[in-house]
Amino acid sequence: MKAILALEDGTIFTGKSFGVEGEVIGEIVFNTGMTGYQEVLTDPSYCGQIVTMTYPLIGNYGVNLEDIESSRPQVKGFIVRELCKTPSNWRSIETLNDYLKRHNIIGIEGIDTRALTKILRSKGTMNGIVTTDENFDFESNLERIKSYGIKNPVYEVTTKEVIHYEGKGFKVALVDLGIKQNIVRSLLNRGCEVFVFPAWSKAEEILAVNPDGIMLSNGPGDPKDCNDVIDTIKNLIGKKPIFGICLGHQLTALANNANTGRLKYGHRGCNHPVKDMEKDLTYITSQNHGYTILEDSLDPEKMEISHRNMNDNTVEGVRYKGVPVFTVQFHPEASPGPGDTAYLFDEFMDMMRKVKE
Ligand SMILES: NC(=O)CC[C@H](N)C(=O)O
Repeated sequence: MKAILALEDGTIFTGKSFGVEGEVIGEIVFNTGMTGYQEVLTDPSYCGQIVTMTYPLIGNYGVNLEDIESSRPQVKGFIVRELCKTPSNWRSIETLNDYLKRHNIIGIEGIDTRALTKILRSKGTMNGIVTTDENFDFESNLERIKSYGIKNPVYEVTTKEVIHYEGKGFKVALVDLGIKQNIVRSLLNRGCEVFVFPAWSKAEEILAVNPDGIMLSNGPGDPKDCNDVIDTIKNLIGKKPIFGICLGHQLTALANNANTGRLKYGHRGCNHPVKDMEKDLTYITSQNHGYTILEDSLDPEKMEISHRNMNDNTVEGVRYKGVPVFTVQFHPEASPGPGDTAYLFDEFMDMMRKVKE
């Protein structure tokens, strides 16, 4: 069946429907990973977004039970150049098409995703619609497409209750702002006991389990929408070691009176070079973010830049002075992408050890 992708600037692409039929409006973003579509689909940070993959063939290793980052696809829609209908992989249990159908997600294939990406890169991220409506009329839908926005999606994707994982090592309270499961796995692999808290948990509730350290996860949306979590972080700083990832990194900065802003077209992919300023080494990182901390808003008395993006020089990591707190904009838990920066989980373990001694 025919499907249409229309961008708010009036660009119209025609392709073929896969997944379910229907209509979806969202922010159109591109991911440059050559593999990892399952992790991308299930990363809650994509809540409210329609994702296009720049790699031309998607679905070739099917869908397996191991590579998911949450229980269901979180994207609003999925755009590909060519959908593979005959996957080949020993772990695959179904095709990407069947998986998206089962989860009620709209897909469109046959799109020149590189042309689409060039538009997003030159004009910036924008809203769009994917529809199988044969009588679709752009002009009469434009207002709806333009005005689409999602307010505080963190509360949609966070756990509704505390989840406990046994472990004999450090006790970590993990605030779920839209968590990728590999953050939990990365802690469990290091022997930690983990309590996953809903995003609305108050500092007292989190501190009540007497954690050795606190992690603030990744998550969707504009960090400035998360005032409650920012207040919670203010009440946690200085009390326990803190490690923040992506949205957790941005919110920690906002809790310290720094500012965040929107990137023109975001960083989403598996090959973003990031320099660890202290080690003087550049690592290849996995990224998925549309906002960033604004460098000139950082108070040098309170914080220093620990990591920088080598493509556009943006802030990718912050260390706080006088308190055991550090945060990064990229994904040390990878999934998808390289595990080169997993050492940050070990640094978090060292930080908890030092504070405990
Ligand atoms: N992966 C994330 O945590 C993303 C953080 C935030 N939603 C952004 O787009 O910048």
